[in-house]
Amino acid sequence: MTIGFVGAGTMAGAIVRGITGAGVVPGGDVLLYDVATDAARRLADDVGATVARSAEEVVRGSDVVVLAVKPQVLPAVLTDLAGAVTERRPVLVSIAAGITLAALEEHLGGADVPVVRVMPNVNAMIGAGMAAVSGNAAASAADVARVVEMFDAVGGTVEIAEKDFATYTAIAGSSPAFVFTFVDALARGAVRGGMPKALATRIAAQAVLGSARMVLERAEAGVSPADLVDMVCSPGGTTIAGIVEMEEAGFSPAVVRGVQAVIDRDRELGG
Ligand SMILES: NC(=O)C1=CN([C@@H]2O[C@H](COP(=O)(O)OP(=O)(O)OC[C@H]3O[C@@H](n4cnc5c(N)ncnc54)[C@H](O)[C@@H]3O)[C@@H](O)[C@H]2O)C=CC1
Ligand SMILES: O=C(O)[C@@H]1CCC=N1
Repeated sequence: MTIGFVGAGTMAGAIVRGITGAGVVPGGDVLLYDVATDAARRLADDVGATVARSAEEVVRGSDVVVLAVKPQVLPAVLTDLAGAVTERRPVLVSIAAGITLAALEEHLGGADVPVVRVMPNVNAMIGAGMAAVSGNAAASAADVARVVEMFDAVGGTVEIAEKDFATYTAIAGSSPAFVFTFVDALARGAVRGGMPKALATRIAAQAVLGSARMVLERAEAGVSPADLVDMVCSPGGTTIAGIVEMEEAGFSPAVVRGVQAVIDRDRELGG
């Protein structure tokens, strides 16, 4: 199986390194194209992949083609590739925020080809990603399974209904940036308390990592995140003082509003 990438930026790099590292395909079976030829060359050199001269060459030489360009340029890229896609019929994978399966099919001129929409996240870079997948009517169960295998190699996958993609993007595609912001804010609080930033960041990140594991592991016993908050808040203690202050500053509503802003922007990008 040859896997091609159109766009060799941040996400393509994370996925290519993950799938070649996990042995889903050897580097020699990866074909890359990017308008920024240096970006494609650097990534190809890292994993032993081949640089194609055009996006069309990627399509013509690949069984699976991952479209890893920004949503704003994807329509034009797809329109240019429609002819080659119709002839070669690879499994097309789009990781672009907002662009629906119906829009992808439309940009391909209504070609009846397998298309799988995926929303990965940046944590794929260290093999700890979380990706949602949803296939169009032309994508067989085997096509979707192939794509799931690729993204499982860089973390986990979940198959969801396409109508939930915008929401998924908020809580798993974009949310790493929210969590990084939270960790940085914790560390800044510690700096204010007199601790060096680098040490504070490491401590805060470890606490967030452990807390995420607590949520996942305790959920199996029916324990909710709110129950866990109560476990930490001693009556009259330190934590409840911090929680009250954060909630008065609008912490939970701010997060809910942030999630809604991602959902709205995702729908805008989809036109
Ligand atoms: N960065 C992230 O955390 C996530 C990004 N995504 C999606 O992944 C896609 C790619 O995002 P990033 O990798 O972050 O962007 P990026 O900017 O790092 O990479 C995009 C690459 O596409 C190349 N490119 C632009 N026009 C091109 C064309 N016509 N043909 C070939 N290559 C072209 C650029 O030179 C660049 O290297 C986006 O659609 C985004 O919505 C999805 C989930 C997470
Ligand atoms: O910010 C974005 O649009 C992309 C999609 C999810 C994460 N990054």
